[in-house]
Amino acid sequence: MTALPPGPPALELRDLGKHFGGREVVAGVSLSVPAGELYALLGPNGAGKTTTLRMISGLTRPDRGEVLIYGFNMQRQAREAKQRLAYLPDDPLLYGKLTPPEYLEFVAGLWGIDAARAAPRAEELLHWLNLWPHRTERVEGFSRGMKQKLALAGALVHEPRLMLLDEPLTGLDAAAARQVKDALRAFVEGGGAVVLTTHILEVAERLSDRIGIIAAGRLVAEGTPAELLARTGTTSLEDAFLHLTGLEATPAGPLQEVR
Ligand SMILES: Nc1ncnc2c1ncn2[C@@H]1O[C@H](COP(=O)(O)OP(=O)(O)OP(=O)(O)O)[C@@H](O)[C@H]1O
Repeated sequence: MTALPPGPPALELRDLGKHFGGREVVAGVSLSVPAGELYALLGPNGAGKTTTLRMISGLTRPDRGEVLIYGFNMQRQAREAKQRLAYLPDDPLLYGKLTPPEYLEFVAGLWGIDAARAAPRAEELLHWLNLWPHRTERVEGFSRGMKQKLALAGALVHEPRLMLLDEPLTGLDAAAARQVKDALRAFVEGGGAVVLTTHILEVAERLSDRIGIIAAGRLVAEGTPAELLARTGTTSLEDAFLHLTGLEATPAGPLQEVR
């Protein structure tokens, strides 16, 4: 039997670049994420992670390079590309006066999904993220974790195949973080792909299949957590990260002098 040819990657970036005010904040990033993979983008503050996610999602126009979503070009085939992706910013916009089903049905309407399909989809997502018991409550009374889960449900309403998430676990307690992590793993195990940014190295190490390290707008290293350790000769991802981003602490810094 002949094996089927593999489909295009979920995400492909080719030499993506962006300037702000004459400063290059993303400086030629190329990478490829296949379907079924969870890829974490790690980098220090201001490295260009959010700008990269915004360019992938079509919210920020790149100065150069290309974004391909399952083979569809974000600039030339924006409709096909956007249909396959979901972007969850670090501070998603929710409507406080709505209940969770109302919010999800509103989002479904934006995607042109009719009410007969939207209602069962909303119910399925709310059960999956354990928000169904809160279905009659207004979103304005929700905790941060509940809001984050609802935003995740909203991002999944139109059944995307690539999810982009900016710091999805920041500020969540252990139980909510676990639910979001389980939901993301289930999404990739179902054949979708996830690209997320995080500052929590332990999350990147445990959750992701591969990690890309970005510093000053460049992808300086990429690989599985084990590959990054082997490459840097370090024993923890924190040491590998500090080594690869050039942020290794100097032994006698000013903090030591103050003590
Ligand atoms: N709209 C904008 N106008 C001008 N400069 C911007 C704009 N957006 C981002 N920048 C700058 O681009 C650089 C990269 O920002 P970006 O938000 O992509 O970094 P990041 O890696 O996501 O950082 P963090 O981890 O702190 O969220 C920063 O110096 C930021 O100030």
